[in-house]
Amino acid sequence: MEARGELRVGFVGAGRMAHGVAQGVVRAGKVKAANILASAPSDRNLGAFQDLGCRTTHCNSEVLQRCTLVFLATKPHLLPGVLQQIAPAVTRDHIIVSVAAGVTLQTLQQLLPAGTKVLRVMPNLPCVVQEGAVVFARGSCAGEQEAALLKSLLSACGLCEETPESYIDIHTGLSGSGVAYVYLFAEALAEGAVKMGMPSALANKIAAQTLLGAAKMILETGEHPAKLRSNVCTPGGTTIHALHELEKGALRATVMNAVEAATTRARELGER
Ligand SMILES: NC(=O)C1=CN([C@@H]2O[C@H](COP(=O)(O)OP(=O)(O)OC[C@H]3O[C@@H](n4cnc5c(N)ncnc54)[C@H](O)[C@@H]3O)[C@@H](O)[C@H]2O)C=CC1
Ligand SMILES: O=C(O)[C@@H]1CCC=N1
Repeated sequence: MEARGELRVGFVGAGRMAHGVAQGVVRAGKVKAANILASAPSDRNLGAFQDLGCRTTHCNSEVLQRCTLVFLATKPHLLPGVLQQIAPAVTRDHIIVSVAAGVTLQTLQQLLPAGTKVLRVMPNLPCVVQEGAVVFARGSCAGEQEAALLKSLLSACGLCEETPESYIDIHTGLSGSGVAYVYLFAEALAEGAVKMGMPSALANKIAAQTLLGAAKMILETGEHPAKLRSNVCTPGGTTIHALHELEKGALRATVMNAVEAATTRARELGER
């Protein structure tokens, strides 16, 4: 394998998630942009990689020929076809990392040559701003060295933990998809303020800062969110009146259902 500075990293599939990971590792200086090669069938997404200083191609196999560590970042339903296409170019020197929701290590290993070092990752879109939450699991031929390399790279994108594979679909429901629930909540918070008379731009900025501050307090205090929530509630005050409305709307049960639905869907994608 190349020295860390010279590691050549490939992306087969050059969409939002691939670009997010590429941006995270380049910004952190983990990989030189010139040592990244991304492929996609059309130019539609490749411009964003070129803007980052990365090289691009329309040929997936070229990524395998030129790069040691290769992220597979197409939509999950396209991945089996892509795996069959690239399999002849995959060697035992490659480290193949799938980010596709639901696609299991078993499927990846079945469709690649025996002995291939395979890892399965579930990132989320805030990797773009290096505040991602990423978990990964390794296949039977990927060892400590490959896990350490991947963790070192992806730590540039935010929190990165190795977990049992069974947690990956749950992480998809919690965090991969969860980012969208948080945006929905941010939008609703701001809309409430707009309804009460605040200009939209200011309301959106304050909603985002409120989420950021609340999240930072959970991480920095280590307190359970229920304790932090109770600290905000003055008896007979504003917050408890608002929380009563959220409970009437079954916010907590609805969010739990959302995590369950996304996790179940990730598991279904894996069964295809
Ligand atoms: N968007 C997100 O928040 C997250 C996405 N993921 C996973 O990342 C993967 C990609 O998702 P997005 O980036 O959102 O999708 P996207 O649609 O933005 O990107 C998909 C890319 O694959 C390319 N592509 C299509 N057919 C191809 C082929 N035959 N060979 C090579 N490239 C091909 C497309 O041109 C595009 O560049 C999915 O498997 C998804 O499950 C995982 C976590 C979060
Ligand atoms: O919606 C999806 O399927 C992908 C996986 C997690 C986030 N986006």
